Formats: sequence, C-alpha cells, structure tokens
Amino acid sequence: MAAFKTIDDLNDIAGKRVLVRVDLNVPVKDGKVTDTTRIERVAPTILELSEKGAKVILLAHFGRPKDGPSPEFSLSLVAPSVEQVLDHAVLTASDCIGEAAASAVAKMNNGDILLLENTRFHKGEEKNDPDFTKALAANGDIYVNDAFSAAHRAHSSTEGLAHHLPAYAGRTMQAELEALEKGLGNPVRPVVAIVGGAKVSTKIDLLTNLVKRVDALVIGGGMANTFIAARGTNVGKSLCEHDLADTAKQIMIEAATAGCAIVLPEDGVVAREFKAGAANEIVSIEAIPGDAMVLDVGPKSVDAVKAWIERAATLVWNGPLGAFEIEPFDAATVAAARYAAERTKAGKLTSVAGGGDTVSALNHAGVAEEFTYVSTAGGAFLEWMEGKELPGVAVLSR
Ligand SMILES: Nc1ncnc2c1ncn2[C@@H]1O[C@H](COP(=O)(O)OP(=O)(O)OP(=O)(O)O)[C@@H](O)[C@H]1O
Ligand SMILES: O=C(O)[C@H](O)COP(=O)(O)O
Repeated sequence: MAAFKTIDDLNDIAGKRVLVRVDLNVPVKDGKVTDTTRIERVAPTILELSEKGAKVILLAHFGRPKDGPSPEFSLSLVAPSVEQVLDHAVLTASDCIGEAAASAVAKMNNGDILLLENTRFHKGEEKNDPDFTKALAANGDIYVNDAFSAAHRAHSSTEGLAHHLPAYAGRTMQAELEALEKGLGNPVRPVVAIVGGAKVSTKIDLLTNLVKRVDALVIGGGMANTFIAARGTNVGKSLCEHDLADTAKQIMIEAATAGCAIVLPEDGVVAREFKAGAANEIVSIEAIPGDAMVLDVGPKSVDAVKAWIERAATLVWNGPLGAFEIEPFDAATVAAARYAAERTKAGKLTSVAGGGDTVSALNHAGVAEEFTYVSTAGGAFLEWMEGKELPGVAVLSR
C-alpha cells in the first residue's frame, strides 16, 4: 500500500469539484510555451479525473510575480498549450479565488476542465495564509496534488489545502515518489550516485547526505576540481572553489567513515578556451597544465564511471560530468548516460536522474526516455536528494 492516498482511493467523483495542483511553470518565449514537458506529465491525472466526470479545477503558479497580477505572469499564456496537450477544451478564470473563480466553477459541467489564474497573484499563497487557503478551498470538494516539482514550497496550494480538503496524490506525484523511493528511499544495493555540474557550493547538502546513503559517489564536472585541488593537486585555470577545500575534505572524511567510495577523475580533457571545438588534449589529472582548464573528464575516468555503473543495482544522477553544452566536452556525459541506459534496458539497473541541466544532458545523449525515471523537478528533486522533508509530500502521507 502506498504511503499516501492516490486517485485509486477516489470513488464516485462524478460531479465533484476536484482542485488539482499542477506545475505549469513552463518556459515561455515571445508569449509562446517552448517546452511542454511539465504539461505532458500532468495530463494523465487531469484527463483521468475528467473522464470520471469530475469538475477538474486546475491550480498553478507561473513565475515569481512580486506585485500582484501582471500580464507577463498570467496563466492565460499557458492555457492554449494545456488545451493542445490535453486535446480537450480548457476554461479559464481571471482569478483563483473570489467571485471570478466562484462563478466560473458554478458554470462547470461534469468532466469540464477549468484553469484558474496564477495563485502567486495573491500574497497569501506563498505565506500559506489560512484565509487565502480557505478561499481556495471554497471552490473544491477534493484536493489532488500532482505538482511534485513545487512540493518543496509550503504554500497554500501546495501544502495548506491538504489541511482543508481530503487530499490525494496525482499520477505524476505518485510516479515521482515511487521512483524516488526506489532511488534512495529503499533502494536495491549497491547504490551509486553520480554528481556533477559546475560548483560544490550549490550542492554541499546534497553531497553530505549522499555519502551517508550510497555505496559510491562519483564526482565529475567542475565540482570535481574543488575536490582534486583540496587534495593538493594543481588544477590550472579550471573552475574551482578553492575556499571550499575544507568542505571537500570534510565530505571525503564523512564518506570514509560511512564506507562510501569517492570516485574522482583520473584524467581530464583540457582546453584553453571555453568554447565549442576549442583545441583540447587529454591529460592525467596530476598533470593539468597551468594555463589550461578541465572541461570534461577523460577516457580513463569514463571507464571507471562505467565500471561503477556496471556494479550498481541503483543509480541516482544529478549534474553533468563535463561542460556538455559545448562539443566535444559532452563526450563523458554522453558515454556514461548511454551506458546507464543500456544497463537499464537490460534490466540490470534502476536509474533515476533529475536537475534541469541533467535532463538536458540526457536528452542530448538521446537516452532520457530509457532511464527508469527522469524527474522534471529542479529544486524539489535536489531537496529530496539532500534528505529534506518536502512539505507538499509530507502532508499527503497517510
Ligand atoms: N568542467 C567543467 N567546467 C565548467 N563548467 C562545467 C564543467 N562541467 C560541467 N560544467 C557546467 O555545469 C553546468 C550544469 O551544472 P548544474 O549543477 O547546474 O546541473 P543541474 O543540477 O543538472 O542543473 P540545474 O541547476 O539547472 O537543476 C553546465 O552548465 C556545465 O557546463
Ligand atoms: O520551476 C520549479 O522548479 C517549480 O515550479 C517551483 O518554482 P519556484 O522555484 O518559483 O517555487
């Protein structure tokens, strides 16, 4: 039995007003949605509830408006894409509470889908203000949260509502929680984590939590330079947070105490310019030229990463191994991603990945679909990997 109620626990919902919190915080350029992934993820929940005859009322935030309503942050920009992805009419209302919302809800027929305006147009949303939460709750009989990627926020629409209405996890929330449980909650061992990306400073909590939870931690990307420098190795002009040497040492000590192997690059691909096609060479990590920077881990390191993936039953991944946006410094990330996908397809590995750049890197490698689960959440995925309790998830727990 799931640790939280899901749509499977909902019976006889025809005619019921179901408030569904979704994450429609999608990228928009020149007034058009440029990536509909998040809408596609919540579509199954919306359509399932609509098919069961519920009046489906969507609640979402969009951007970070500071001073109340503004056209730039209006969900009316996103509504046409929601309609397109759902292939179903989507009604809209000019507010998420008050008369505008109430009259739009009153006009709904069973199975209709209504998108209310940006919840963050009201200050009460981010304050989780009880009066605002009550005003939202007035339009619903049931609350379904399908916005894992906003679950690290204790806001009225992500947390507060669950105290006012019977609360259930939507299909995407359910899938995300089940995948994350397999990744770190109750994983099959050995568990290997790959953490890369630019800086240690943004991922200290993540690294500190992981060394206690996984059997091996592979560190790549720019952040590996900080660990290598902390060991006393010269990293030339590489991206490196020298002031975090003590933090890196402490993480290595904690890993040793917990029995977690730390895997650092043995070689690197160095260049003198941060640009696509820059002249480059492979060097041992102990011999980085003083005027060069490491932009990717080298072939020996890739072999070591693959060997760890081969040993692993579970892989969690956040952050690319190199500057994957500029070729040829995408090579290690692409090779490791493809190998993890191959092992997953062969049924040997459970692979869970998340993070904005990580998802782009897996898409670039052409294997995002082949991982066991790729999270569309940014901050929420990281906080979950850091071992923090997510308020929007905690409140759904049975
Ligand atoms: N050796 C390197 N030198 C400089 N930059 C690097 C290096 N390796 C990786 N990067 C950069 O790290 C960035 C990705 O790191 P980040 O930590 O942001 O990933 P993420 O956690 O998946 O993404 P997000 O923060 O968007 O969720 C990329 O822009 C990449 O170019
Ligand atoms: O885009 C996201 O990660 C979520 O929608 C949360 O948005 P926020 O960081 O503005 O709360």
